[in-house]
Amino acid sequence: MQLRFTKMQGAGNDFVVLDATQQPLDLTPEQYRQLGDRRFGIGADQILVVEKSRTPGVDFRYRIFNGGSGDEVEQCGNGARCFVRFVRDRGLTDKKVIRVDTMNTLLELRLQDDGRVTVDMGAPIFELPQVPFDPQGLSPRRHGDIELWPLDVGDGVIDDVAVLSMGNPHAVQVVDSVDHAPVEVHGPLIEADPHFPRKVNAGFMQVVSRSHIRLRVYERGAGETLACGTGACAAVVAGIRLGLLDKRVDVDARGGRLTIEWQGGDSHVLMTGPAVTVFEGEISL
Ligand SMILES: N[C@H](CCC[C@H](N)C(=O)O)C(=O)O
Repeated sequence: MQLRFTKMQGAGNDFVVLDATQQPLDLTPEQYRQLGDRRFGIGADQILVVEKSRTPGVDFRYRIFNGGSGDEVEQCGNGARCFVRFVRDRGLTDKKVIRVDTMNTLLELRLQDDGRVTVDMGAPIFELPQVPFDPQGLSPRRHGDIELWPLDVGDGVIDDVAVLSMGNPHAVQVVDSVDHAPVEVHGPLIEADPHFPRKVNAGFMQVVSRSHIRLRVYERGAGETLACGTGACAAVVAGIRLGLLDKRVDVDARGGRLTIEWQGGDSHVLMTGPAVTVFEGEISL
């Protein structure tokens, strides 16, 4: 099969974007892994499939597949911004405010005049069964108005993580320095921790000031990425609830800057950042 694709990136988190608005795409997890493979395929952290929505009043549906595992997942923040750039640049819509269905939520996306995209990522979810997180055998430590859960990462080391969902699961911890955080070692251990029945994205946050953090994320099904949009949202929400951050925070990931705003409670998290088309091409699958 000949497949046309668009390669995009948002703060270095990179994507293969496929247009399935004219005819459905039915690829296998192995084919998604091949598209994501940086040697045998195109190479991407995630593959985004854009479809027309069947929901009245909603413009599109977009599906997200992790490039490493080929698994379909619930949410992708950086991908949402690239999705807006994609549908606008291909002339699939001329709207500046676009409503899109994902696996488990409805997102409202806004293209700013400066070319950046603001995404309403919905409200964070703290109910443990909805993350999902099974705390069996663990006793949390209360800190601020949040509980931190002690995860055993081997060699007698415990990582205290905040657990929440942005539609997808996140375990966020505060570190002194992201440059020296054991992301490559602790990341995969946290990702596969048995208390997360659907695995988890592992965030490592360094607080620079009350309005500025540095962040590295070891992503579920993709490994460490240069940026993680939902991870940035989860880290800022956790930092605010820990009493460490104000309501508007610049998040410096290794691939670029995202700006996250959250007013607390059940208000929605807003994320603003770049979305860039890198190249277009065709691949034989
Ligand atoms: N690896 C994530 C999906 C992509 C999230 C990330 N790329 C973002 O920008 O939010 C997961 O399995 O939940």
